[in-house]
Amino acid sequence: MSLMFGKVKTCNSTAAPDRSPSDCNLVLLGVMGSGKSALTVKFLTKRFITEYDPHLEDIFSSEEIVDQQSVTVRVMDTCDKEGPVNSERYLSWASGFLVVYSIEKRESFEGCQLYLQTLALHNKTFKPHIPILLLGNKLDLDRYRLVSVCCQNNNISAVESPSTDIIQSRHCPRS
Ligand SMILES: Nc1nc2c(ncn2[C@@H]2O[C@H](COP(=O)(O)OP(=O)(O)OP(=O)(O)O)[C@@H](O)[C@H]2O)c(=O)[nH]1
Repeated sequence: MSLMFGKVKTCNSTAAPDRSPSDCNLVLLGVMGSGKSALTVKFLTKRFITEYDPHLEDIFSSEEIVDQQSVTVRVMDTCDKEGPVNSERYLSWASGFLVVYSIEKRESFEGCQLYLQTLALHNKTFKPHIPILLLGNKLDLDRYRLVSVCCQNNNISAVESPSTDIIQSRHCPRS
């Protein structure tokens, strides 16, 4: 994703330093068009902006204050054309995963299943505590909704949000 606005620090995963306790590496996954880049831009700029190239994969870094501590948050905005291929590039790097779908596209939700299976297998095999959040995006398009609220499975936390607005998340309890 190349940005045409704002000041954003980028880095790549191979050059990223080892994680310290104050680092958080987030990976956004999901089918094309689910809104990963828009969410990344909203996180970085606190605004919904459409002027970016959504077809480039990159890592963006931002200093955030969490629980009164400074945290370096790195966000990898992936761009997989064919589901979770070459997942090695982010599996060992991540400290958390956001699997994104669009609530008005059923195939976008169905496309999450392969990612969730890949992550579940990885967590089971290597790192059982890496959090996974299933995120239903484009909540502003609720009137066109094709995926039910809390249409979720396993022990995945789920939340819904529009990229277009300040977060108005609808939290779903763990199933
Ligand atoms: N209405 C609405 N549109 C959104 C929202 N989030 C993203 N979009 C639009 O959905 C389209 C796809 O968004 P992207 O952020 O490019 O999706 P992506 O998942 O990064 O797509 P790829 O980079 O191709 O994998 C764009 O036209 C965005 O402007 C949202 O919350 N509401």
